[in-house]
Amino acid sequence: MAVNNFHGILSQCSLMEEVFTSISRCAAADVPVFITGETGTGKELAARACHLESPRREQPFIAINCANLNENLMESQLFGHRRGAFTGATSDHAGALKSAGHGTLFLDEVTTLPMPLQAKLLRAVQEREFVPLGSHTPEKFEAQFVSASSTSLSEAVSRGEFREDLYYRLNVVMFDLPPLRKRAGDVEFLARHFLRAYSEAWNKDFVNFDEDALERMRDYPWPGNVRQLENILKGVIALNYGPVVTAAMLEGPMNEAMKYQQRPAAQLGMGASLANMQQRLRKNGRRRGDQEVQPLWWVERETIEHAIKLCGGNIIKAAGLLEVSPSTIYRKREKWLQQEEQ
Ligand SMILES: Nc1ncnc2c1ncn2[C@@H]1O[C@H](COP(=O)(O)OP(=O)(O)OP(=O)(O)O)[C@@H](O)[C@H]1O
Repeated sequence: MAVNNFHGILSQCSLMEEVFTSISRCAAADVPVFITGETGTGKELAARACHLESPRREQPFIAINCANLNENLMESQLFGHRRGAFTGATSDHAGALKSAGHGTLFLDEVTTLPMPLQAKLLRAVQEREFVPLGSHTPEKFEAQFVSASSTSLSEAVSRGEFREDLYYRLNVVMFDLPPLRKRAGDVEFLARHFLRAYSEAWNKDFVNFDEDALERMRDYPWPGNVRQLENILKGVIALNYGPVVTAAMLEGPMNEAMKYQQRPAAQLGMGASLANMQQRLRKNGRRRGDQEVQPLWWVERETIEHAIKLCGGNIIKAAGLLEVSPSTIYRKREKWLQQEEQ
């Protein structure tokens, strides 16, 4: 099978080759592109590839993660603001639509965009103009949209969380990046690439994997996809001495990641375990007079789990609502899991 390096996306799998061909084919048409795929499958790399294949390649590529900020900050990030638009707006800010110029604007996790901003984005896509915060004058907008989501856009539309009209505007052409476990040969191919790259960069002496390590990697489901493979190997290379990666070196980090995958979201800190915690709390009787006081960690946990439930188990979206990063939620849940296991 041919080995491909498509603008930094490495693969020798025919499924990925098809994606590369489609990206190149539609590049000249210059239409809005939507990229789906599990976390870590390379959606941002694919978005950059769309840009680099297009006639806009010499122009800016601006990436915005819609899940990272609250509504006001996101509005300012996207559309910019005028000086004095809100407290702390001490100078004009251009915003992504303007900064993208005649280039590409990449909207990652676009399904998490709050409804009012979806309406403003729709106008930008339809009318090719937008109004910065604190301004009344529409400004022209020339860049092309590439959007992405690790959750289903059509499901977000059916749940009423994403505007159907915006869906059709952003999703003129769609690419689905297959998960790593479905890319024949890619686990070993990418593993060898990362081993070589980080060994060289960090002056380590790793040159190969033993058979057990290769088998373990082939059998593993890679829930975090290429990002997870890269991170696990980075950790292994940093912590160990070569020349060969053994299965024992991989075991710890692989098991750690699976602890989460094997427990459904509802079970992590919810359901039975949450009820147990509640019982323990009641038994401990945290009362003052006739008033019950809940510990701060408990309130925080309930708030986080409530947000995750509201977002149908989507941590990225919940993190957006809570105005924290998804990794903060993962870290806290890991701690609760450990507490429960004690
Ligand atoms: N095929 C690939 N070849 C080389 N590196 C890759 C490949 N796919 C992903 N990566 C690397 O994996 C990491 C994650 O990639 P990227 O951010 O593009 O994924 P993503 O799908 O956008 O993730 P998320 O959904 O979490 O935003 C990056 O470090 C990227 O360089």
